[in-house]
Amino acid sequence: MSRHTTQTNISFSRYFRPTPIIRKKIKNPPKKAKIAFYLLLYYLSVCVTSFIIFYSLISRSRNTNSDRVFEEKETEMATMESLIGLVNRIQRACTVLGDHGGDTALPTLWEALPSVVVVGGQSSGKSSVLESVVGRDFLPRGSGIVTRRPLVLQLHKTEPGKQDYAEFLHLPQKKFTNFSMVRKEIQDETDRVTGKSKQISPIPIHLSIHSPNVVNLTLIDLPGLTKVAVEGQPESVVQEIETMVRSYVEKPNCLILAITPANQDLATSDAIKLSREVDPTGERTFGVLTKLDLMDKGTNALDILEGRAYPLQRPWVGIVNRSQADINRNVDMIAARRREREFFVTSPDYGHLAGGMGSEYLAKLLSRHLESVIRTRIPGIISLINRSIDELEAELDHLGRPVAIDSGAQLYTILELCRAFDRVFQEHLDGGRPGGDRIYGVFDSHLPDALRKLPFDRHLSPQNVRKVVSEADGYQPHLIAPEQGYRRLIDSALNYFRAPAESSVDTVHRILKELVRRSIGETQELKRFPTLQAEIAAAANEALERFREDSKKTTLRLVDMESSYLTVDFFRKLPQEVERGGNPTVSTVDRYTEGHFRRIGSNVTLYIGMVAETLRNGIPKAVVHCQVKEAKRSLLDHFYTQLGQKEAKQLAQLLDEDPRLMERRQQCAKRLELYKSARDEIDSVTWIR
Ligand SMILES: Nc1nc2c(ncn2[C@@H]2O[C@H](COP(=O)(O)OP(=O)(O)OP(=O)(O)O)[C@@H](O)[C@H]2O)c(=O)[nH]1
Repeated sequence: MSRHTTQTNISFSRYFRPTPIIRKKIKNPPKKAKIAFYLLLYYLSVCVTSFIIFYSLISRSRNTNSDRVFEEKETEMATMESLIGLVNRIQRACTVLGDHGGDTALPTLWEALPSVVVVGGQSSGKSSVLESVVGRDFLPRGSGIVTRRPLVLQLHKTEPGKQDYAEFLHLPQKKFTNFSMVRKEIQDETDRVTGKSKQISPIPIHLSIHSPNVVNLTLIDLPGLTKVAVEGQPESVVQEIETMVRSYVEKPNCLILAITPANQDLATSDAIKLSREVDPTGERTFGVLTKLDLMDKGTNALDILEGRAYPLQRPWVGIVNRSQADINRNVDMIAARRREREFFVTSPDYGHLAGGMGSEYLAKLLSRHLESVIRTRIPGIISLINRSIDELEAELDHLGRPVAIDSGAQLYTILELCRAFDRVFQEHLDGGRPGGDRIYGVFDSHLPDALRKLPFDRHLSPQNVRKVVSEADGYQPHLIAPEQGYRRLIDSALNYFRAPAESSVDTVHRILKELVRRSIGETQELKRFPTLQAEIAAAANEALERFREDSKKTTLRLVDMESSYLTVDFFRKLPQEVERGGNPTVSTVDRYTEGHFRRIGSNVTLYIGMVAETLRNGIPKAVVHCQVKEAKRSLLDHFYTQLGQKEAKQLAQLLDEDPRLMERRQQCAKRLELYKSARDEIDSVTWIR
């Protein structure tokens, strides 16, 4: 250290030789210079510190920015995964809970979910495209219609180095790492639903493939469009396939992957024909041209791929899959992808398009586009979910809760239902619901009309009075007043009141029966229990019958009471014929004339009129007391006593529901579960908010 200092001093002194004055000043510097020196030192140290602080601030902010960019990228990735993953999860829930679309009786979520559907004629290369997108050999192959159920293929990208595996929704515990077993399972699961009869079914098979070599994407493989049925299939299958494919591609949320082989005339492509119909602007259609390697020498597909022959809004993608010979030679998919890349890069025709060709590019393109479609559709899906939840909950409320299993709860439910019915019935009688007023109509018009129409004119005509009085007199005509004649006339006249009395009772009975019928129909809670409805109706009608009997007895008793004891005062007040005539001889002669009998007839008429007035007031009282009030008070009392004696099995029978209703409740509950789980799924993806 000291050696180094010495050296420096030597070299320094070699170039810088201070004069003696300076040397002296250095040894003894003046005070001003000392201050200036310290100021300079201070200034320098401030500069250095500021620079260090400034630099550290800048570098920190740079780090923050790059962190943010990194985080944004991560969020974007996560968002993309969550978006497609979200739709994947909702799709799976749809299948588990039976929503395959196409059911008009229930709201459907399946139809609202964005998806990519692979459409093409038979042997156009659909399966090959799917396999190259996945990078795995896993789809059933064979002649005729191999794909007979929709295959919902959900691709999940995993960390590099992780092993590929597949999972079926119908076999949740099983991980398939051997992809030839996946192929077998697709075949077996297809047969499980369709039988071996080569029928088709719209119920999808869900397959998830997890691999580092895929992009997040959901593809739906459908049966190939065909013009002829294969052996063992009904002719209708051709139409059925078209209907099924159409039901998918018609959805405005569906991206169509229209596959056409390049060695076929584009004008005859089933995929293009169908997609042009359902998507005339070409907004949702991705044209894919397979078998480019099989085109005749000297021809190429540039017109199509460059969008001149059949322009679509999305660029056409050319694909080269494995040939049948490659498949037979077991050429693996990774090698096939590499060969496909080489095909385009080295092709004199397509080299300039190589960046936008091939199955890997197609997968990325679809994934990106699907993600953006999902992003725009999510708000609509959320409002559909909320609306459907409200609708389904309202319907379930209307249908009622499922019936309890234990007999105590069942008895309680039955009593509740009876009370609900009783409430409606009472409302009919007390007002609030129409019907009760018709009972008043019986008292106000039916009964008075019937009383007025009674044939007293005929019965109390002078001829009849003479006949009755003479018969009553017998061989000894009455001397002063025909007491027996009066009694007989009154008795027989009172008999006429029985019919209107009975008719009032019967009419009110009919009205009450009708009200029972209507109340049962109007009791919402009872709607689902036809057996209980019938039992309540029978019990109520039986009670009404009892009340009718009682009411009839009471009203007829009122009539009988009138016969039992006549109002003597009435007759006392009548002017005495004897007194009126003054002359007994004249009056005796008069007693057997027409006028005499007319007078008797009119006296009886007056008496009967008085009785009619009494009954007009009395009959309604009896009817209301015996029928209406009883119906209000104790219509189901007898039924309640019977209920208490019923066995558990009989109670359960009373709560037998209409099977259609039970099924509907089950369907609604399942669909509600689906919508709620979809809502939870969406809620769990926090970026949506
Ligand atoms: N050379 C060549 N052959 C292809 C290409 N694409 C498909 N093939 C062959 O065409 C045949 C039919 O292909 P698939 O992928 O089974 O067609 P598909 O549309 O799924 O057929 P179906 O399921 O029967 O409707 C197979 O033998 C494939 O190897 C291609 O780009 N080039």
